[in-house]
Amino acid sequence: MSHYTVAFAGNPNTGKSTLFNLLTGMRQHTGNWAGKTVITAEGEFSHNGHKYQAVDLPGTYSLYSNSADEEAARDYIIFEQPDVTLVVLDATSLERNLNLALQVLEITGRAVVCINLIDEARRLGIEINLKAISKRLGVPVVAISARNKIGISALLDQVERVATGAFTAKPLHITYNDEIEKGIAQLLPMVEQTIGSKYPARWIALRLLDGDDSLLTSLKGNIGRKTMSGTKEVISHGVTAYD
Ligand SMILES: Nc1nc2c(ncn2[C@@H]2O[C@H](COP(=O)(O)OP(=O)(O)OP(=O)(O)O)[C@@H](O)[C@H]2O)c(=O)[nH]1
Ligand SMILES: [Mg+2]
Repeated sequence: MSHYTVAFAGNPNTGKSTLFNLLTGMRQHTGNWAGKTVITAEGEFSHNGHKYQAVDLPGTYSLYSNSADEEAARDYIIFEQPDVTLVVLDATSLERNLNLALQVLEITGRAVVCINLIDEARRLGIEINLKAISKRLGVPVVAISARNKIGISALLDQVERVATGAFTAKPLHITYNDEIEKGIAQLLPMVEQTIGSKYPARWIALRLLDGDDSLLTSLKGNIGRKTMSGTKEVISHGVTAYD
């Protein structure tokens, strides 16, 4: 029996813990206020003979370094490298929620986008073109209602396709303005040389250009001081070049 890890990422209050509890039979605290999941919870579920370790990450609006929650979610996705990152979105505020999905896709293509609260969207007359969103994002997109247990089996089928490698992702990558792209192009070889090919070098270069010190600290802690010894130089080079 294969064993995969699935991390649940998403904005606060999008139903991550509700879905996590439904799948794992656990009782992570849920409710309609933000910031309940502060400690990452883990549980297990099976689907089609595959076993999954589910990891419920804290709700975050981004994967920058604005809070301990964002750092925890970011570090988990970058360093633990789950087989699948399940990005749980609120169907009634997709525009805001898709922002996090784009950030996850900059880090990994091993992702499934799960549009939750589809019951609420239907009630409000919101129509969602899943095919169009999936084509644009380059990863599977499934609509569910975790609370009403709608769409769960279809969701798990897509998680399986990504976990087993049956689905080849073409994750959407944002092209930034010329100045930023130039900065990334300069930093990228140095970042790759310093941290190797195991980590999302383009995304890391982008964050370093933005002066993300917390990410640098995490890189040092997780990859080791020795490997990271050249990085400060890389950053000062990048920052000096683009100040
Ligand atoms: N209408 C509806 N409500 C839902 C659905 N799924 C979850 N909810 C509700 O949304 C609220 C938030 O759910 P949680 O599971 O706590 O959300 P979360 O994403 O874990 O929140 P954080 O831990 O703060 O990030 C709860 O009141 C849930 O009952 C759904 O499919 N439909
Ligand atoms: Mg939660």
